[in-house]
Amino acid sequence: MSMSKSMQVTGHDKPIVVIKLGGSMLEQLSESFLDSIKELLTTKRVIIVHGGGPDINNMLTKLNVKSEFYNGMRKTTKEVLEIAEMVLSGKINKQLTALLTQKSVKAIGLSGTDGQLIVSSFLDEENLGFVGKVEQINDELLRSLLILDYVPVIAPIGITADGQKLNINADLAASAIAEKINAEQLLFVTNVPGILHDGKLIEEATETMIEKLIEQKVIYGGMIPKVQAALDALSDQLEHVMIVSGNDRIFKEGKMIGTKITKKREVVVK
Ligand SMILES: Nc1ncnc2c1ncn2[C@@H]1O[C@H](COP(=O)(O)OP(=O)(O)O)[C@@H](O)[C@H]1O
Ligand SMILES: CC(=O)N[C@@H](CCC(=O)OP(=O)(O)O)C(=O)O
Repeated sequence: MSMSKSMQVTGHDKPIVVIKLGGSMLEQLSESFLDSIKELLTTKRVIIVHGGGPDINNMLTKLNVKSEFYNGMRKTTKEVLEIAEMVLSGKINKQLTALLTQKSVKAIGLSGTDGQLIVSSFLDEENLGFVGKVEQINDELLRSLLILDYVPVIAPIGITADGQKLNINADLAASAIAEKINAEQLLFVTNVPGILHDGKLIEEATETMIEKLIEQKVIYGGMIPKVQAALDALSDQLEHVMIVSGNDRIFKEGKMIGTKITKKREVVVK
């Protein structure tokens, strides 16, 4: 018996994968990495969220503007915000979109300010200034683009309900998008193979382990918002989040190499 039309699996039913590309790996973005995104698109729909921390640092240095980090987040004055937006939305977003277009991927560059894609509010105005946390994601806009087979490429600049732009850590933006769009997979692609402890890769980490590693300062700096964003994103739909390296293909022999962050295991009392 043939399937009814409504039951047919079309491209629009393919699972959604959210891939966060860290600024740390964008500098060394390899052909093979771009190829693996192409490969992924044969079975999945893809949304890319990118960072750009190192590029923002370079531009701030060039322009002689100082900025500091607090718990892995950039303290953002009005001047820093303007430069961060220029680098993220102006430079990196368009470069990435162009690279994907060269690979014949239908990429569309957006920032969280376009179509109120990332509605945000101040995270901690006193300590961080113009830094946002995500309040709402315009998932309808994303779904409309996915229906047209576009790969949205998103810069992490948010906008408040009354139109103030805010700088958002890209890991947090990716996690909120993955959650809202009911993604099947969330990948954080960075410049290290995953969470390392004494130089060794931790293949699987739970919330309890991560809390301990932060306390022991094994996890520090930019890895802190990444693991926190990963834990925040875990849900019934998204059972694990991967941190992987962008130096190579995402998959090796069909397997993803990196740290798998999973939900706290239930203790079964017999
Ligand atoms: N335990 C850890 N294992 C691996 N990397 C860590 C760890 N703790 C801190 N880091 C740092 O986190 C960095 C990745 O975070 P970040 O620089 O913010 O990357 P991205 O730009 O990809 O988000 C690594 O390059 C490393 O310096
Ligand atoms: C608030 C905050 O810290 N925003 C980040 C946004 C870019 C980012 O997250 O880039 P990575 O993914 O390369 O770290 C920043 O200004 O660096």
